[in-house]
Amino acid sequence: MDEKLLEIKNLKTSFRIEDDYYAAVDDVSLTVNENEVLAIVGESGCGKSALAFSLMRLHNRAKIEGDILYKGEDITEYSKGQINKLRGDEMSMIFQDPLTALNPLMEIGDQIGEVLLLHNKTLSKTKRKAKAISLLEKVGIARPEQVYEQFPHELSGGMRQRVVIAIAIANDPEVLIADEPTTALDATIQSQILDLLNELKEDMNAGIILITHDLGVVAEMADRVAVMYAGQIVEVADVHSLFGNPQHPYTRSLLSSVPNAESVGSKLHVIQGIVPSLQKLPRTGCRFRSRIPWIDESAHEENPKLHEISPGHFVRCTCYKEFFFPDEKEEDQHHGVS
Ligand SMILES: Nc1ncnc2c1ncn2[C@@H]1O[C@H](COP(=O)(O)OP(=O)(O)OP(=O)(O)O)[C@@H](O)[C@H]1O
Repeated sequence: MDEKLLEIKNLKTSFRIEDDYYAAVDDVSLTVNENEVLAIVGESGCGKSALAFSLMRLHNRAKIEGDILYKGEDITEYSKGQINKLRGDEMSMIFQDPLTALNPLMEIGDQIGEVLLLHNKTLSKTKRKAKAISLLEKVGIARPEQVYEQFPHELSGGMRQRVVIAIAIANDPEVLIADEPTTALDATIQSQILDLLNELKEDMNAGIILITHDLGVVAEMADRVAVMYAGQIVEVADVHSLFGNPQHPYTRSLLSSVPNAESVGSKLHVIQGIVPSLQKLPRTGCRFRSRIPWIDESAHEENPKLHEISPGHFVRCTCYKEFFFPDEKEEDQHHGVS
């Protein structure tokens, strides 16, 4: 069986706003195994990046509670030195915006070389250069020798993202976190970068956490999916169960708001509203309750938990059992379904 690489237990990440702390990630428990892509999906503001940054310990002023076990060791207890060694070596991250992820004043070759040194301090300049060039080749950059000596602003957006990926995989990380890796790119480049990630996925033994709001990307790449709403995981399942048998009202809403071949000509079900801001998040009860006011209050749990409805398929709160889309009922009536 593939080894458990990351175990996230009851993770809570809170930001101080005025005089109080507000949780952007609340009671998140997840595992990431070797050789798998775990996608984390949800609308903007639901806490996906806050979760990724917590895993990489990149928040300076947030309060982090809970455990993050990497191969059984709790990295929340790590010193700055230990965490710096872990980052870029065993755990690395591909950021949303390649321009901000790269140092504008440093040549590409030096930026890759710097990361290689994290892993092996004695690697000679010649060896670093050879490895950097082979990494640039691996991520599909034509004329790697030339790019090696260029600055980020001299490259196109797609090439910059390839460089960011080369840096992220430089030391063969065990855990790779990709935070919306294609959001800042235009559509054709997006699909090239996804193809590249898919190739790398086959190549590496890593556990990949793919953060995205794009369900097409999830369908193409993920093995398992965690759906996040207002800082919490509301549903986790393997990709086939999630797309084939979605249960939580939020997951159903996400999936049915995307047109597909079957929905052509029929109405899409869309749940109105947005993820509330941190200060307005309900601290108790079902967080999705206010978005589905037509569902009877008694359907919700007072203290919603994740329920395992089939092996490996978890859903938060009992409201999924009673859920229906209002226009679904109207359609049924039109079609004489009782
Ligand atoms: N440093 C911070 N201080 C205070 N609030 C923050 C901070 N970082 C994020 N938040 C808030 O935490 C919540 C979750 O934000 P986060 O960026 O993690 O969402 P997201 O799902 O990644 O969204 P997007 O897809 O737009 O990046 C939001 O309400 C956001 O405003």
